[in-house]
Amino acid sequence: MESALVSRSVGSSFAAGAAAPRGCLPRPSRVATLSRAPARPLRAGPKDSILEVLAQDDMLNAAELVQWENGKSVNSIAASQGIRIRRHCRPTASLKEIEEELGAPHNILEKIIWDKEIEVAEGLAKKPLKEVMEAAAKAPPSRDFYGALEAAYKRNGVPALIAEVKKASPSRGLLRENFNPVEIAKAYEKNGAACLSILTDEKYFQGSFENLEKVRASGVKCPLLCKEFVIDKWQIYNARSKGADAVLLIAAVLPDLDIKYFLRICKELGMTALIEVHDEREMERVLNINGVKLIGINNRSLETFVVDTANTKMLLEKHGDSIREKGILVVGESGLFTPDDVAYVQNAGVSAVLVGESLVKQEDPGRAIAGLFGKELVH
Ligand SMILES: O=P(O)(O)OC[C@@H](O)[C@@H](O)c1c[nH]c2ccccc12
Repeated sequence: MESALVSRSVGSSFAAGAAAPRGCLPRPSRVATLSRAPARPLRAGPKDSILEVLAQDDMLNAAELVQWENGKSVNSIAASQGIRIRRHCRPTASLKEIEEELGAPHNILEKIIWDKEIEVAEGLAKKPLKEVMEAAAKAPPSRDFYGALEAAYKRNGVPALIAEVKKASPSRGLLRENFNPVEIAKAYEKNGAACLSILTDEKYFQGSFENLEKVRASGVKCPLLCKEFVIDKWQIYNARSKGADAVLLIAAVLPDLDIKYFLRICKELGMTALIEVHDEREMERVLNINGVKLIGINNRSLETFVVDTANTKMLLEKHGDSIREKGILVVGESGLFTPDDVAYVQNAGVSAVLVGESLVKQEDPGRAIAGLFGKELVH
């Protein structure tokens, strides 16, 4: 049986306040109570049973239980899948206390995730899961992100464009002084973008959920990707409630069971999950997960910031056959600046591209699209 890692998601396990013991194991006292009296009888059948259980809205306690029974720390389970990013699982501890236990973060991605753990716990404290779930249920229906990419690729004969509304990034700093997210979004749509990606991380990318809401309310019709560092299901419901049609799930951060669980939640919400990989191991893991329809190959390492478009080619040379067999659509992500770059990743086998910097840095980000593709895109 696989280990349920979902409970390491801070909001779910440790929101009550007390610090979790080392290695992200659930608190023993809490689990002892649970094992005597689970919140609800586990109704799932033997096959896929953990996922069945987790999919029940109030079964977070069961996830804690599963992890406890497994007896492993979530970080050791993640490491066994080749994941280098560790979690601190101590949303109420100070950074100093966290660093005393784990040392300094190993890289920028780990730092972002450590901050995100605290941010999500705070969000959850302000707006409980039940509330974001209700808000998500009331949101206008989601749009078909995957379908929009597929149709645009067929229509234009070049990879469908996911154009990113991106103000800044840790690797490039401020990309655009005069940043109006709605104006940029409208210009992208007018010039043939199939979908839009809206950065919502504030601390590192100067994005916001307000930007997502504003774009959604502006009359833009393109499906919207919420570009976030998702570590907890709360964030997915929250994204849906603010108008997102798709979320990003980063394989360098999320163990398999989290990806499976989050995929299921996306399905229930009618959302597309874009699963991002950067290396061979992540690609192999993701290809072994049922229900994956959209894989993004990031040419930029989120750990070192090194960008290399040959990464897309290399991974597709190795895995293109099984990707095609499974009918998975691939998005080439990051570092694309010229028609040659786009042709290169198209020849490697991508059907869509995700582009931020090279569009957003130009005076007119809409006009920049024709420059990037070497031709006008049509809707
Ligand atoms: O600005 P670029 O190099 O065109 O990249 C866009 C997009 O791929 C990048 O923003 C991105 C890809 N995956 C991410 C994960 C988190 C934050 C950002 C990203």
